Amino acid sequence: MTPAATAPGAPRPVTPVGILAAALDDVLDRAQRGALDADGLDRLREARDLAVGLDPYLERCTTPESTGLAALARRTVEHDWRTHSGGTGLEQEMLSGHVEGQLLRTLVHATRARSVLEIGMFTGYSALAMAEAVGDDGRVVACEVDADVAALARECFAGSPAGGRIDVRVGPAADTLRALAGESFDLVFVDADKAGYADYLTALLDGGLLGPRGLVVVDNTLMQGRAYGAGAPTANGAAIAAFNDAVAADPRVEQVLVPLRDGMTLIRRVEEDR
Ligand SMILES: C[S@@+](CC[C@H](N)C(=O)[O-])C[C@H]1O[C@@H](n2cnc3c(N)ncnc32)[C@H](O)[C@@H]1O
Repeated sequence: MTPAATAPGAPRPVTPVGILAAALDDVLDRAQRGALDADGLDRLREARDLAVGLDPYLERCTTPESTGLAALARRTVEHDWRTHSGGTGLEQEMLSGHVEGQLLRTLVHATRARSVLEIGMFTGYSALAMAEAVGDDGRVVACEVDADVAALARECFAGSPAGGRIDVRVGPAADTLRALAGESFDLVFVDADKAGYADYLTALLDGGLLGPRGLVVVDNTLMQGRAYGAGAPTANGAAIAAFNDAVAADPRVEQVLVPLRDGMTLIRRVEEDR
């Protein structure tokens, strides 16, 4: 065991990530002392199993996705992203997917959101997931800068009963948000360029786009661990770290960072409590 884990009063790790961290800490300590024995290898296997098993277990315990969402996900995987739009850096890994999509659906239901705004649509998985939850009288306005990926999403929406509830706006999201002035949304999902997150939140909170008791859901707020200094620094990691700090210091809001997938922060105005 590591010195930290055996110290008197040290909390015992009781979550998968906590146990994983303690096991890796222990194995690293043994390796650095040149004492990586069979017991150390067992702990390494335990760490591997904890990490490898987590996502499949989340998938298995989450309500299955609709046939429309499954078809959209398949289409996204089959698309040749290397040649897409002459190579814009879009890739299949951008798709949020089953578990995150189900969380968004649940949030739409729980907040009874009828008007939803998405900033960063890609092939439309999260837009369609939320559209399926808004009900017949609901709508999703989805912003996307890449015209080709927007066309692909529209094709997918056409094959789904809820696709008609999605209003795709092609262009830089900042322009679309300006054009939407005067409208308000019950739930906003932010999932576009990370350097733009701070301005998007300002437009939502100060520009009136977030309706009364509205909820903002921001994706990738762990940014592959770069947000809290794990791994080599990256521009996106720095942008997300600055965004997270600004949200934490903003007295107008209350927020929670949920460590699902690459991190999702849920933000709401506290002024409305008064
Ligand atoms: C991570 S993907 C979105 C994934 C999508 N929400 C999903 O669940 O599948 C980010 C998308 O934001 C788009 N994007 C990047 N910068 C943008 C901008 N300034 N305005 C609008 N869309 C932007 C990208 O083209 C990309 O399709």
